[in-house]
Amino acid sequence: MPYRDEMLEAIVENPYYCIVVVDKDAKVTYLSKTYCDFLNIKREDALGKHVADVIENSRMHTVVETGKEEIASLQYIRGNYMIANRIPVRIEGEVIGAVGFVLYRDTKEWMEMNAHIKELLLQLEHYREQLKAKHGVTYFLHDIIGRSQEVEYLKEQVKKVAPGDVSVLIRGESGTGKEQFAHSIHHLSNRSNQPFITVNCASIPEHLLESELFGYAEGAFTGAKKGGKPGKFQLANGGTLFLDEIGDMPINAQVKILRVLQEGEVQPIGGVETLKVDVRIIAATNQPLEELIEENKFRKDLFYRINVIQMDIPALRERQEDIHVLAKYFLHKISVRVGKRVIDIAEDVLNCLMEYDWPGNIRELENVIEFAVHMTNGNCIEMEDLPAHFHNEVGVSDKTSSLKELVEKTEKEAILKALKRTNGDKKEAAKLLELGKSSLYEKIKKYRIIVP
Ligand SMILES: Nc1ncnc2c1ncn2[C@@H]1O[C@H](COP(=O)(O)OP(=O)(O)OP(=O)(O)O)[C@@H](O)[C@H]1O
Repeated sequence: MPYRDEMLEAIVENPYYCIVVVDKDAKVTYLSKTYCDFLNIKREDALGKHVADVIENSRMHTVVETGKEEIASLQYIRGNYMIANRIPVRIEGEVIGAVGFVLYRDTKEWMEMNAHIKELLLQLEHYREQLKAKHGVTYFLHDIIGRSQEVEYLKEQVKKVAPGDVSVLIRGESGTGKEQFAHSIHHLSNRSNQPFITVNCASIPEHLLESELFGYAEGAFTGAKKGGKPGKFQLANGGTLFLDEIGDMPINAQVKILRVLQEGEVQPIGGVETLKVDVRIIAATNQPLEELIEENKFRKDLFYRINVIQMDIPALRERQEDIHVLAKYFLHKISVRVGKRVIDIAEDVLNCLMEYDWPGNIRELENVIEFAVHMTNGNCIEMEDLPAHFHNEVGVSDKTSSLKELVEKTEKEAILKALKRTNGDKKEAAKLLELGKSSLYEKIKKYRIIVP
């Protein structure tokens, strides 16, 4: 046998890969020995047969029909999921057949092959979790992705304001990354080895907010825990208290917070003693606080107290240069997490993402990429992998005001459906929609949805 043929045979007849070749009618023209052994079939019995009659759940015929490759696709075979690549073979542009490789004969083999990477990822996750459990911090400055001037400027601002104890008010629409910036400020501050405590002022019922913030003494009310309970101010002592959605804070609680900030001490509900606390405040809102002040819904004195430094996070639609990098960043992060090899985003998909309005900002972009990674059969995200509202029929690429209306309508319908499915349980509905609880509350308010 000539050297080249011997070489080719050694490559395809290796004991690690199972290889199948089909012609344009999806009839098997070649099946490697390893594959024959794996399927427990004689090669001469397989040749010339339709691939679907030889290999369980094969999709080789689909690849011949569509001419589209399928990379790292899961295939259930002989009681196991194996991982396969299927690639169409073309001559002068015409599909004349396809070749399929089984990369791993079962997911266990794949797991073993990936064990060293998985081990590192697990270790990383473990240390992050430890850090989070200790100080409540999950994001650092280098986790803030973006190459727009706006993001560069904000990162510089974080570096400048972080070291002092000055209060920061972060403003921006839902999902723009306010919490992520707050974490980064804490991490770069002198308080970074002290706790970072978050209070979502919109999601805590008004009657519980004060005990959440200031704690309560033993016997303060019926049902109070033995020994009392520390409030978020005490828990954040020495560190940072992040007051998210501060615009939703009831006016009574605002008065009390202001007092704590001015006097540096809290009095737990039902308690007689006051406790010294030293906290740095970072607050966030997407509400027009100035208007709330006019309407007497927000205290002017508290506004001045928290608004020493203001950071405005622009909406994603106002910094389109970030869309590409963020999309690719999420693609990598999500495909590693779900164990699917999706490495690229088609040009028309990127253009479509650029045209879109992103009412849910970066959180929505992350969800869209997650959806697409799960939907795709190949190693590149294509238009058909995007959620339905991105397809051209709904006019995603013409930037008209009707697009906004359409998105809002779809969003409202999705929320109504989720609330119906969860019998009005907002927490469960937020999970179902992969939305932050506070964003769901906001949208319920925005669309005036009556929760069933
Ligand atoms: N610049 C960024 N780079 C990478 N990920 C980002 C960035 N900005 C936001 N994210 C991600 O987007 C999601 C939403 O961010 P975050 O919760 O900080 O937004 P938010 O403005 O606080 O939202 P909300 O007002 O609804 O609470 C998070 O998963 C966060 O990790």
